[in-house]
Amino acid sequence: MKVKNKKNVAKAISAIGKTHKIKRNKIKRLTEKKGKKKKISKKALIEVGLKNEKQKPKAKVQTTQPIINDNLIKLTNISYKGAPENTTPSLYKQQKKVDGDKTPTSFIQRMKDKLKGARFRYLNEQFYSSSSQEALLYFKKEPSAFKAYHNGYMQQVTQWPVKPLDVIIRQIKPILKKSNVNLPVVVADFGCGDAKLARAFPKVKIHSFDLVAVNQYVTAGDMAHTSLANGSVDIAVFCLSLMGTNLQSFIKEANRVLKTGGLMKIAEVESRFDNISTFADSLAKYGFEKIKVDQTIEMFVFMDFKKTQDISKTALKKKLPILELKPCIYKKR
Ligand SMILES: C[S@@+](CC[C@H](N)C(=O)[O-])C[C@H]1O[C@@H](n2cnc3c(N)ncnc32)[C@H](O)[C@@H]1O
Repeated sequence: MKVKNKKNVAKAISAIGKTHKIKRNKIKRLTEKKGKKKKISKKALIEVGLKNEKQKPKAKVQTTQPIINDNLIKLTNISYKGAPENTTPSLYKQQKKVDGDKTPTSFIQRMKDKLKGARFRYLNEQFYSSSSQEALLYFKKEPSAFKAYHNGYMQQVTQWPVKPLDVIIRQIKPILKKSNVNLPVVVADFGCGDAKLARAFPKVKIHSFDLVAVNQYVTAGDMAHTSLANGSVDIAVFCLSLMGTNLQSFIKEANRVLKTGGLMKIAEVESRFDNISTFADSLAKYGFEKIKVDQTIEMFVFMDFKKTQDISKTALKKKLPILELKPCIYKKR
């Protein structure tokens, strides 16, 4: 403060005096508390201005790293999809990396995944509780729903240590390798998904059926009624595809298209059966002799049957046993 005249000097001295008086009182209070002499803390001394606060060492020259904190990332990453214009590539890299777990972007992604999962589980349940005609009508009207189901299923499969279709591919590989122009082996893949089987053996005649064609290998339609000729198929495959409530119509169709002596392979989720033997035995009435029931792979059951009888003529006359399987429910993850 610049002191211009005597009056001002007097005022200034009195002001300083007052300040000192306040400080003295404060120290007195600090020292006389509870009648004990207390060591005055450094903080208190700094507070009353009797000690200077030590200058904190100057922060080191900062690199780009400490600039990035969680809040900043949240603020900067909410809307941008690429690197902001004024951001250096290395900083952008770091932001993306730190971004990893808990930014709004990944939260949104997680929510999207959850919704996708819920939609898949819903469609899957509908599949098991409707007839194939109903499912076909529904997916014709809502192709995006089929895509959602199919993608959801593919996502599930990636989490399985053993993929049933791979097991079947391995099992029939030796037969399919023998297929040639003179003696072609014909396969029908009922409920083929993305026709992995046909893609694995491009030289073999493999008919791939599914409700919706996700690629050019697939023939769209209800596998209960295919366009295949009677007795034209050597191997019929049902890999996790006995889904509709009318599953006996699929077995009847397999019986119609298979040659006598032809092979029917079924892979299913074990928990769908009340009694696996009863199910396998009841297929005898559908013209199939049980060859093998394999439960060595966890979660799944693999069954082989041989067509011994053509039931197309007798099916209407004979009462066929009802075939029932429980729905396969995928757990929420
Ligand atoms: C669980 S996925 C299995 C796909 C493939 N078999 C695999 O193992 O990767 C079952 C498939 O059977 C199909 N499917 C179920 N019922 C069908 C029907 N009546 N006609 C044609 N395809 C059907 C579904 O659309 C689905 O793609």
